[in-house]
Amino acid sequence: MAAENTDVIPLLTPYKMGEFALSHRIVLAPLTRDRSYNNVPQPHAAVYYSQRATKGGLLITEATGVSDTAQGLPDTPGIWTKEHVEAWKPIVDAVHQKGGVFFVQLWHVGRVSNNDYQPGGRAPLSSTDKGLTPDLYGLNWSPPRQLATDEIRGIVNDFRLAARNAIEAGFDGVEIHGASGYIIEQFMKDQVNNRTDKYGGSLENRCRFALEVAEAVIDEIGAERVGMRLSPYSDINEARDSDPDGLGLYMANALSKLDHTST
Ligand SMILES: Cc1cc2nc3c(=O)[nH]c(=O)nc-3n(C[C@H](O)[C@H](O)[C@H](O)COP(=O)(O)O)c2cc1C
Repeated sequence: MAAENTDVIPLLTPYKMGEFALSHRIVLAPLTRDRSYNNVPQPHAAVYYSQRATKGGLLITEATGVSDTAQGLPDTPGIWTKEHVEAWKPIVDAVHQKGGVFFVQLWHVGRVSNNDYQPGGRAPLSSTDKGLTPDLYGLNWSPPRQLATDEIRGIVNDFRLAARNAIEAGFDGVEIHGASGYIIEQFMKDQVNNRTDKYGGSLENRCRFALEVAEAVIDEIGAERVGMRLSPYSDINEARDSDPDGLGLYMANALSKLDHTST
């Protein structure tokens, strides 16, 4: 029997992620922390993230709101105002000083929210007007308002502007949060999306919003700086699909094609 090679620990071997030469494969997963008071990232985040940074290691920030309608929890960070961008800069610098590669996760919660977190106390926005089960996870959710077809481009544009801000703040790239039952999944998954326009019904229609977001962000900052998190098999936040294999494959193929559209 051949002796096992114990010299190489695969997690500690380099990985070429597009143009980023990572020196190992251990990534900081996005982790919501609720410590960005009034949606402004705080100086202590520079300590938190730089403690987790290594030379050539990839870090992804906690989910970060793309607009004032994107929030569903208290004190999660944003990246839609100048103040947010300025607050992120020293945090990004601290990670870069340690040699880390730093992506910000771009987030819109859609219906996973409450009027208290929405501008003017209005209803959360979603693909649907079907709400979450009122006391799901012991929290208080408000009924959402279904976006009109011509409002959807405004949310797509929020992701684009957030990506622009991310680059201004110094981030190396962005991860679009397309997982865990938030707005992108509220469009993608057939047990949530009950639209009858071009954003609902067929698989292609349900994925249209996700792909428009990806295209806009790629157009803004280049494909090599953009990823999307997907969770077709998850039913967190009551977002379930009857054919997760089909959904996951469709999205993976469609996103791969977008990889080559940017210059
Ligand atoms: C407290 C907490 C906060 C989280 N916040 C986010 C988040 O902001 N964005 C995200 O995509 N996933 C988030 N997750 C999911 C984690 O990134 C990760 O997928 C999960 O902890 C499972 O880890 P595993 O895949 O290593 O088992 C969160 C998980 C926890 C426990």
